[in-house]
Order: sequence, then structure tokens, then C-alpha cells
Amino acid sequence: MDLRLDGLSVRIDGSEIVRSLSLDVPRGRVVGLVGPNGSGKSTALRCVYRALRPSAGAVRLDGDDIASLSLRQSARVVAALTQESGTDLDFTVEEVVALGRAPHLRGNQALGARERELCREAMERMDVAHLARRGVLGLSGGERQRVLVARALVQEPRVLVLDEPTNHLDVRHQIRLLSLLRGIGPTVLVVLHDLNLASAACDRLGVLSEGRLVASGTPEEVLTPGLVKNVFGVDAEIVPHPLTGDPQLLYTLDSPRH
Ligand SMILES: Nc1ncnc2c1ncn2[C@@H]1O[C@H](COP(=O)(O)OP(=O)(O)OP(=O)(O)O)[C@@H](O)[C@H]1O
Repeated sequence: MDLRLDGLSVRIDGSEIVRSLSLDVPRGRVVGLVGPNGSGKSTALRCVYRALRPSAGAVRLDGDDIASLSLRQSARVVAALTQESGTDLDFTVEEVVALGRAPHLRGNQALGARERELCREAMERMDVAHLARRGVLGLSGGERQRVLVARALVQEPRVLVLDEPTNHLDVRHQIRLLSLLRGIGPTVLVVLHDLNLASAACDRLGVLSEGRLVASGTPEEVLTPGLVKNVFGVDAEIVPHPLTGDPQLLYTLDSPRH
């Protein structure tokens, strides 16, 4: 399913936080949204999972305005891992993952054999199967994050939006998660802070600065020393990854040891 942010603007308390943002996420592709703190990335994503209504423009799924779908209809299609995801209740890991099926079930309908298998597979993919009976409130930040990704996967979404999914994850689980995004099927829009991981994981990148899209294209097209300096205020050497050729940024601290 194609996802398109079509001239999206979001105004909150009189200030325009997202300004006429247009970005295409073609079916099955992984598009990364990057930008400095406060540039409007999470706000744009909130419009996709309908926690916010844009003040102008639209989020389109295969061309149709998402606002024309009921919340239940869009929950069957769009899964989100957000900064607010989680639960205050001490459900077990397997219960939280099973909640991902809720948009597909009627009333109190129980999970069938295929759905239980789906949950088991997602827990294995995210390396949380061994935690199935544990309460989520007792988990570490990274373990909880992996449970929430598993919950999003069992939703079998056609569009997956992730807001800083690598938060709390150790490097092995960061790589495992971002590797999974490629080729799992759904169209993916992901906010990432780590530009090197974004370069490796995303087919295309959109760069937000003060609510505006200031660049978009392949990582090679977008990640230039000039852009990184202009948008993030940082000097970076950019070198191709020796194995993959993906652009990788090398930074120098303001007070280097040498
Ligand atoms: N509900 C709100 N009320 C007032 N201001 C808001 C609200 N939501 C977001 N903002 C402001 O809008 C701007 C963009 O916020 P947003 O969370 O979208 O940025 P971001 O790019 O995701 O940032 P970060 O990288 O720090 O997560 C920020 O200045 C934020 O303070």
C-alpha cells in the first residue's frame, strides 16, 4: 500500500509545527524521516496513526484520505510504534503481543491457532519469546521496546510507522530490527536519529528542519556534508561503507583527544 503525506500542515497553539510536508512512501519501501530535535518528525507521524488531525493537507493510503476511514479500519491497516506506546498495566509479554490482533477481532473473540502462531513467530523475531510469561512492567527498556515491535508485527499492517524504534536497543537488537524492516512486506515510515543506521536501513530519506521538508532522496543524494552542516549544525566526514557503499558519517568531537 502506498503512503503519501500530501501537503501536511499541523498547527498547535498558533504555531505551525509541520509546514506543507509532502513525502511519498511507495509500497513496500522503507523511508526514513530525520531531522533535529523539535523539527516536527513525531508530529508528522502522529497524523499517520491518527493521534493528530492535520490542519491542512492529508495522509493518503493508495490515494485515499485516511480521514475517510473509520479508526477501526485504519487500525487494521496502519500499525505504529510510538514514543507513547506501552501500557501502565502489568500485562504479560504474550498478552501485550496478542493485543496487536485486536483490530482484526470481533468483540471478545479469542485468538485462533494461526493467530497464536503469528504471536509466537513475532516474539521469536524480536527475541522476546523467552519473556512470554513475564510482566511487561518488569522488563528493561530495550526488552519492552522489542515487545512493542512484536505487537506491531502481529497486527499484520500494510503500513508500519515507527518513531525512534531503536531507542533503548543495544547494537545487536538495533541491527536486527532495522534489518527486519527491509523485506517484511509493509510500507515503512521510520523516524531515526542515527544517520548511519538511517543510511543503511532506508531506501529513501526525508529531512525535516523547522517543520519543513528540506531534502529528500536516496541516502547518497541526501547525506552530504553541506546538508548535515546546514540542518544539524555539525561537521561530518562522509565516506562510503567499505562493504555496502552506503554513506556513513564520521564525526569529530569539539574537543578531540588527539
Ligand atoms: N501538543 C503540543 N503542544 C505544543 N507544542 C508541541 C506539541 N507537540 C509538539 N510540539 C512542539 O512541536 C515541535 C516539534 O515536535 P516533535 O515532537 O514533532 O519534534 P521531533 O522532530 O519529533 O523532535 P525529537 O527529535 O526531539 O523527538 C517541538 O518544538 C515541540 O515542542
